[in-house]
Amino acid sequence: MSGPGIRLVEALAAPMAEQLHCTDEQWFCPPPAELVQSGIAWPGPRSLECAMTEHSPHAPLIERILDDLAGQGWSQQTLALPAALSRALADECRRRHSAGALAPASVGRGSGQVIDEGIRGDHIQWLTPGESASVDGYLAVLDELRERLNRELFLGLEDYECHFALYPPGSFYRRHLDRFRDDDRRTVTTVCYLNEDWLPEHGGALRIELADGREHDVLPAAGTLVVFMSGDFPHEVLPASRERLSVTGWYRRRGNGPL
Ligand SMILES: O=C(O)CCC(=O)C(=O)O
Ligand SMILES: [Fe+2]
Repeated sequence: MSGPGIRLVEALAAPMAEQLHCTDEQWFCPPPAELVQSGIAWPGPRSLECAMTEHSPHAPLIERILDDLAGQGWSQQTLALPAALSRALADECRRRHSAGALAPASVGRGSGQVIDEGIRGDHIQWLTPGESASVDGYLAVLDELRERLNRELFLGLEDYECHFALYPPGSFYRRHLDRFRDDDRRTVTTVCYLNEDWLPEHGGALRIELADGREHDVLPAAGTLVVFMSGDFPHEVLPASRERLSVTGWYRRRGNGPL
């Protein structure tokens, strides 16, 4: 792996891993405070060990994302969310959809926004803090990642906007870039998938065009998190035979866009 930020990331990551004594691959520490009262189960056999350090329980996952972004501009992490949190988010998304809270997504910006199912067919609802324990748990983790991206890759990310997305069977999102032509604030894209038992034959992959022209397909399986530099990777969502749920979001920095 190579890249401008990589030496810095490695230098910081090694001593941190030693201090944490956390060698498990995935999530194993205390849940974000928002989830504690909600009763959503959280794996935690090493919780005391990790809670006693000043470092985050999510450090190993975040280290891998930082390394990947510094080296290649994108990262795919499977099982990034505990099953219980991913399930709680999926239930929440379906509940909101049944209540009519999700609306057909539009393309374009401001007064140029139109709904065009020939371009994208998903239904979305923007998320705000304080709506539910599962959403707050997710936002807490993503905010921690924002701070680390700023501290170690100097990205200057100011905020995070995200929405639930539900793609009905057969719907898709044609090839696009996530950065608007007249607004370059969107800097890093995140997509977290919420679909249990997803198989390749269900379709619905996120197809990312890599810098060398190769294509990389990501299956939208529950707990998978994809992170990439918004302006650098054209991508598309292929049609699926099943309903496809996700939380899609963008870290934004101050830019030339309208306020
Ligand atoms: O759901 C996905 O895999 C990607 C969605 C996407 O590209 C977008 O909402 O901009
Ligand atoms: Fe996109």
